[in-house]
Amino acid sequence: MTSITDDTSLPDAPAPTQGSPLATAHTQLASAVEILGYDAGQHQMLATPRREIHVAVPLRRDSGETVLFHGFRVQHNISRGPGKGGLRYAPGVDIDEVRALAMWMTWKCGIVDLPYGGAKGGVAIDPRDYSTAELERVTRRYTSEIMPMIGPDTDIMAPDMGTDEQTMAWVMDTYSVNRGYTIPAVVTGKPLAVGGSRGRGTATSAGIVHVTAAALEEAGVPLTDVTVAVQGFGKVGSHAAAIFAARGARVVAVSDQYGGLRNDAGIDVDRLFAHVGATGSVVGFDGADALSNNDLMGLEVDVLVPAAVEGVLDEDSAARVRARWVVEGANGPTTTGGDAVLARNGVTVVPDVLANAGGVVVSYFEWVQANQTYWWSEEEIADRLEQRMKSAFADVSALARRESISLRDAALVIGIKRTAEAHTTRGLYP
Ligand SMILES: NC(=O)C1=CN([C@@H]2O[C@H](COP(=O)(O)OP(=O)(O)OC[C@H]3O[C@@H](n4cnc5c(N)ncnc54)[C@H](OP(=O)(O)O)[C@@H]3O)[C@@H](O)[C@H]2O)C=CC1
Ligand SMILES: O=C(O)CCC(=O)C(=O)O
Repeated sequence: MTSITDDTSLPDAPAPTQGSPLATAHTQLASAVEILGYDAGQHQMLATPRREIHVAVPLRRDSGETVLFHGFRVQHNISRGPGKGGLRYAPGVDIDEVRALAMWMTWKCGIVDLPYGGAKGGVAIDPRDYSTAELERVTRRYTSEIMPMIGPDTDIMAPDMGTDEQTMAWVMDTYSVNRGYTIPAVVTGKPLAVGGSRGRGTATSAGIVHVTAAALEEAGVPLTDVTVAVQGFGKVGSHAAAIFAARGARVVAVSDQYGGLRNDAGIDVDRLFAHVGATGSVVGFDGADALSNNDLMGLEVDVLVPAAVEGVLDEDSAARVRARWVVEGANGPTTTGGDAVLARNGVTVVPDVLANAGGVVVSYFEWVQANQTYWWSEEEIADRLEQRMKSAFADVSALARRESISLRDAALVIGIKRTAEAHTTRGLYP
């Protein structure tokens, strides 16, 4: 098989590791920059994060022992508005991963036309190994250390892998206590009790289902006729599975990091939620057969939704995909090589920066509501989300058809062009 390499040839930047999320993000950017005809200076400006912070996060454990974690926050771009993006707790977090995730946030916010740039944060910690009290202390210390970078007008956090609405409540409280008054708009994805928005918890997943339905509609296939496999049963994957099932699709496989499940007649997702609530994993659910994560990728389904970690669809695993549509719930699940294989095999990929943008769309609604201190109904949020996702999908799809490019290139061209236009309009290229 031909080996596809990542473009890491930017002047003046150390080359990211081949196949890493940052290498993938740089290659994607290079492809869109070529389509847009931008020069090397513009390319470099788009590739380079505006600000980064690396902090040490000490934790006194419940046992009395002290341990130290590394934390990061990257503002990739702030030309269209404040930096916006999640906070990740995972053992493998490093600065390059956060740089990639921050860059994808910039394009994502551009694609759904939000008045934000892109940012992301992370702490290299496995949250499963720590008590709630320990995670609260880590979160408060991390927040204190990055205080100079964040704020409701500068950089607004939200949950990502390994964090949740409780994490956001701790960030908001730490920030507010330091400022001396309550500032709900410094984070989104927080609990309703402290100014969260209705619908944020399921927004990413609802957005995934909206764009899947739109992609299927273009092919004349009703959502009720398809089978779906979802990798990852966390905040995004679990609700995506539930919403697919509620809208009449047949969810035949799901997985988490411990393993997967398959039931060709359709998994009872509500009952699975109860099982995961009780055991912490999908494994052992009595309503389906066991399946490995690897095998899930190669299942004969209509729609495959990777909703866990980056890089799961590389050249080898992509070659085994038998789905007709891959809808990227996770950020960066497909490597450059994997993308080429999927394209060659006629698989339509709805890219992450479009497919999972529902989360940041409702985060934006939450921020607007917090700034106005006026709260919208569940229906208003659901309608506005659906409208924005459908409209973004229609724009991306129309461009892809017009220019005979992939949905990923089309989405990136739209997001990158909006960002570059902000640069030129603000006078950076006089
Ligand atoms: N939360 C959000 O609003 C948004 C999230 N995303 C992206 O979606 C993805 C998932 O995020 P989110 O659901 O929030 O994260 P969570 O931490 O809530 O869930 C992650 C899920 O992935 C599973 N997982 C972890 N590692 C593996 C692995 N190697 N193989 C299979 N499954 C694995 C976890 O399993 P286990 O439960 O066993 O730990 C868990 O089910 C990430 O890429 C994130 O960046 C994108 C947009 C918005
Ligand atoms: O809701 C947000 O602000 C960002 C969510 C996120 O981290 C993402 O879209 O990857």
